Amino acid sequence: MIRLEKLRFSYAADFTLEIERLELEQGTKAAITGSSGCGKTTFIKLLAGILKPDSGKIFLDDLELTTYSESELQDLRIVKAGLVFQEFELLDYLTVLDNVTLPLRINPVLKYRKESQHRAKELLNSVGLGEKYRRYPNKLSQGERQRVAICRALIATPGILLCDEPTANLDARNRDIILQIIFDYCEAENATLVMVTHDREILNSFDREIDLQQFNSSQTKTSYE
Ligand SMILES: Nc1ncnc2c1ncn2[C@@H]1O[C@H](COP(=O)(O)OP(=O)(O)OP(=O)(O)O)[C@@H](O)[C@H]1O
Repeated sequence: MIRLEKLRFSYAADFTLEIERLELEQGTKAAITGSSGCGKTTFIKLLAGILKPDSGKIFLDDLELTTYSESELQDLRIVKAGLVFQEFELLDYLTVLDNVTLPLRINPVLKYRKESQHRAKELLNSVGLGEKYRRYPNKLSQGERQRVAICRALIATPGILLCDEPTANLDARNRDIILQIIFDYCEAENATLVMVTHDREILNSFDREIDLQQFNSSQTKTSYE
């Protein structure tokens, strides 16, 4: 479950996001849309605790993000919410397997155990990369790198998946593969999905579209789409 109450965030006078109330029940798949610059990435970063609102509250289940310190948040959000961005942000000096298990190694709330490797390999198998776990990311294709990034986001079985245009750099075939993986996970785990997308072709796969333009109370609204 995700709930926003009286949320207000601005970078400067020319950009303000204001959301009186927004609730997504567990298992909802929401597409975040709106014209360029209306605040979609900002919205994802607020939900991920990467940005702090100027005022208001953000609940991820029982976790109220604004009550936690920066370091507590870093620990907690990996457990609650998996993040997938358009840039895959994999570490090229770690193998695919080590990239996937990295959140478990660096996060004190999570435990890295022997079974963790098994879980990572299972995930990699499920996205068709079972044979490539010893490779380094720079030896993979774009689509494969994004699949590794998704496995890393799913390693702690988060109940919420936050995705910022995860298919933006991919061709149609890879786009469909990635979307299938994300949707299958959310179905299997009843996870809540929040995905920024510009791709209107895929909107009917979601339960809900949230056009962020309606919450953008900036003085100068941008519209490039
Ligand atoms: N760090 C920052 N400091 C100041 N302004 C910022 C910062 N990051 C983004 N902005 C501004 O805030 C607004 C919202 O940015 P954001 O990246 O959330 O938009 P978006 O809807 O994701 O855009 P796009 O569809 O083009 O990716 C934009 O006007 C942008 O210029």
